[in-house]
Amino acid sequence: MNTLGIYGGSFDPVHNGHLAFARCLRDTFALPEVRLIPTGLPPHRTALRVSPQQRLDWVRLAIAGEPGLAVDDREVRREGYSYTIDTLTALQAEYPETLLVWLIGADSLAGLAGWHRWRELLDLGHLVVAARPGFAFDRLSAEISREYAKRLVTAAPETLARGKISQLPSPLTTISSTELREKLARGENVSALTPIADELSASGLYRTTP
Ligand SMILES: Nc1ncnc2c1ncn2[C@@H]1O[C@H](COP(=O)(O)OP(=O)(O)OP(=O)(O)O)[C@@H](O)[C@H]1O
Ligand SMILES: O=C(O)c1ccc[n+]([C@@H]2O[C@H](COP(=O)([O-])O)[C@@H](O)[C@H]2O)c1
Repeated sequence: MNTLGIYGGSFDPVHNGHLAFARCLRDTFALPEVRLIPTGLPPHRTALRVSPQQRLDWVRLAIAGEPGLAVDDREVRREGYSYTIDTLTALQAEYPETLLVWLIGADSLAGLAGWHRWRELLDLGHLVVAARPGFAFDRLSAEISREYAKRLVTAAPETLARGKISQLPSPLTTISSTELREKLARGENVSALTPIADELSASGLYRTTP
């Protein structure tokens, strides 16, 4: 079975947590490739201050030389909102024989019922969820909780299947882009949080308080 890992995010900016999740997704499911897909126009947030192209360039730089990690610019190029249903549908049409293995954090899972055509999303590929401090799997809304329990399988290459959900066996991390933006706004050194600390500081783009 052909497989492709998909990891969408604002990446505003990319941090070590994102990279750790992408590597963990690749390694846990023996995926030949995990594509990081920066959001163009997010449907669920106010417009991001840093342009889609800039966030994409930083993701590309952050994964340079990493085997099996790649960047995909389709949401950056798309007009209008970056709905995940459109991205997964387009990828499935492009790779009809491939199982899409897509990753979100537990905070995203908690809000999934607000996503465009979210029920269809669950049947498009195998969803993998990374646990996040503050987002407990036993406190999801009833409808998400039902789908989660019904579809849950152990995270392993042999359990991969359309319509299933797994939890990523990654360590909990509190790191967020919000923390990174706040530190950059104060002019603090962020080299412990991201591999692109020098580029972020030099850009001055997060220098004022968001
Ligand atoms: N520390 C983390 N633990 C688990 N999931 C995470 C973590 N950081 C990001 N993610 C997940 O990665 C995806 C992309 O995240 P995003 O680019 O919005 O980063 P973020 O750190 O959540 O940003 P922000 O602080 O701006 O909300 C989301 O599904 C999010 O849940
Ligand atoms: O399709 C939707 O309706 C939708 C709603 C909220 C979030 N998403 C996607 O979820 C991913 C994580 O979002 P975020 O805001 O946590 O970076 C990113 O790829 C978004 O485009 C998608």
